[in-house]
Amino acid sequence: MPAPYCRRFIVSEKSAMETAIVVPSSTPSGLLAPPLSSGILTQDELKKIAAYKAVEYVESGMVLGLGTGSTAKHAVDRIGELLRQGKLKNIIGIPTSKKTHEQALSLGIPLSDLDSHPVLDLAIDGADEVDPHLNLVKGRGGSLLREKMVEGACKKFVVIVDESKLVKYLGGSGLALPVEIVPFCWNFTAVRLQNLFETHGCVAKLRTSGENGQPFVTDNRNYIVDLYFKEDIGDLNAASDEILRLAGVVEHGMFIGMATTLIVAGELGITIKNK
Ligand SMILES: O=C(CO)[C@H](O)[C@H](O)COP(=O)(O)O
Repeated sequence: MPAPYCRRFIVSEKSAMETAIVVPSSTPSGLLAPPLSSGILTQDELKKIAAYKAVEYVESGMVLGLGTGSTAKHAVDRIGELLRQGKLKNIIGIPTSKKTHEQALSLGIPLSDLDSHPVLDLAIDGADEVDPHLNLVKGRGGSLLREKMVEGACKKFVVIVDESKLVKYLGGSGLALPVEIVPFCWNFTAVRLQNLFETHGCVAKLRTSGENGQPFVTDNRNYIVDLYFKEDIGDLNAASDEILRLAGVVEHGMFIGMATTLIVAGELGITIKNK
């Protein structure tokens, strides 16, 4: 039996215009995280709630895109658990990073790749920012290229976040828009990226890792330049085109029009928004 929560958890489903509210008497089934004594959930507990809700969309026989990051990790754990319990069968997972590949392997989830499965039924992944139109910024974990390839090949893409990820416009949290670039003359590409958005007060910074400031290297052996904006990026498709037109750029972290469902876990409950 899941541990009872100290208060009722609200699930509200929203599509374009209407809002339906369901009020269950407990958290999503199987969620074992106990409430804090204050009744306030941690960010990680909210991530887990969103992830478990998303896994309710998974059916036996599906080919699944497995996301990357601390929120997606809960979803992958849950899929592994349901497979082990025999509640899900014949799942094939397509991981979006080496880290998720290792996690899924350790859980015994059968894995494949886009070459063998070019069309996926469903992907579940987190995001760094989500705007009201379900456009996303992804890639703070550095896996944006594989995530975009896998999630772009899915019939359904369910995004799972805690409410801190919601923004009015992309870039609105003050966090970076990641761009994966080739290592060759990375500074040249970083300067060109910054110049593209000069009028938006853009600052481009090479992402580093560890104490010695070495460049962060992606699973594809590329670098990441993080773009910080002082002002709204504006037309996302135009910005995307301009970034992708630069020869040293591999991919950027704006996921425009890709998400089909958003699951947000917040202090007041779960909100589900469909496109
Ligand atoms: O895009 C990603 C990794 O490249 C992640 O989905 C994103 O950074 C969200 O991470 P978390 O769930 O840990 O908050």
